Amino acid sequence: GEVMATGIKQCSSGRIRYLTQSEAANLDQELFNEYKFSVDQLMELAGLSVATAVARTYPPSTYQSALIICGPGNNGGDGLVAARHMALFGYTVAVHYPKRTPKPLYENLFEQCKRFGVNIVEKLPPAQDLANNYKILVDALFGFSFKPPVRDELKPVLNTLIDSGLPVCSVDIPSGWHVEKGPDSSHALKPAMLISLSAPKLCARPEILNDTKHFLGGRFLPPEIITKYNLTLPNYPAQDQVVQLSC
Ligand SMILES: NC(=O)C1=CN([C@@H]2O[C@H](COP(=O)(O)OP(=O)(O)OC[C@H]3O[C@@H](n4cnc5c(N)ncnc54)[C@H](O)[C@@H]3O)[C@@H](O)[C@H]2O)[C@H](O)CC1
Ligand SMILES: [K+]
Repeated sequence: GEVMATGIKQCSSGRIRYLTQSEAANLDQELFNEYKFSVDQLMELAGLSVATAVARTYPPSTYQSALIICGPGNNGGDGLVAARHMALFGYTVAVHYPKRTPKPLYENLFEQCKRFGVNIVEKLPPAQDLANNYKILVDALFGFSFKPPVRDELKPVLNTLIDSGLPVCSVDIPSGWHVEKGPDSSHALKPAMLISLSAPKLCARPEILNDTKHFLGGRFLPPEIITKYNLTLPNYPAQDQVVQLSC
């Protein structure tokens, strides 16, 4: 790893183990079933990590206005949590949440967003107009359960993310990517930043990410999981919620 002279920014890039799609799903289930976490608990930490990594790289002083695009599953839930924390961090936050799964967890997170002053965008403007209103996008559309190709109903939303020209911060998986193989076509999302949660998945290998900034967040793995899955994770500095993997 590399430690910059200032000591403020630490960057790890040692040998990392990348999870397959089924390993990511199994690990997730073990946290709930064996380790007795609730989804709400892990989602809060995941979303806080996302907001932290975004603010570190794209601070609200420069990137005042943020749009978070939330999908129907837990990746979208992470986005709703991140939206609330970004509002607390001083961003002007908007959320586009086109496919609202009727579960109390998501309904409550969505209500909390509204109470924290997050603007709800019902109709997404055309991609080329987004830069008039926003400086930064957060992609919380699909996570590790996604299987390409994207179905028609959310295709326009994904295309808007791809075509906006704004820097996109992807939560856990760049939306539309195969979880193990990465981009599946030439018209794929190219995020400026990726925040892997708990452990990076195979699509986050450096040879696929290239110059995309890469953070790890979701600092909640119990030691026995790290051993069982042979995880080689970078050390989080001090009390931080995130660690940067590539600079
Ligand atoms: N252990 C952890 O690290 C934790 C991670 N978290 C986050 O949870 C997501 C995974 O969430 P999950 O609910 O399993 O699935 P997704 O959000 O990835 O998506 C499911 C959602 O998407 C739909 N879908 C799937 N494929 C397609 C397609 N081709 N076209 C259209 N729609 C599709 C599907 O129907 C579902 O509705 C992980 O990545 C993290 O972000 C947890 O927050 C905490 C623990
Ligand atoms: K995503």
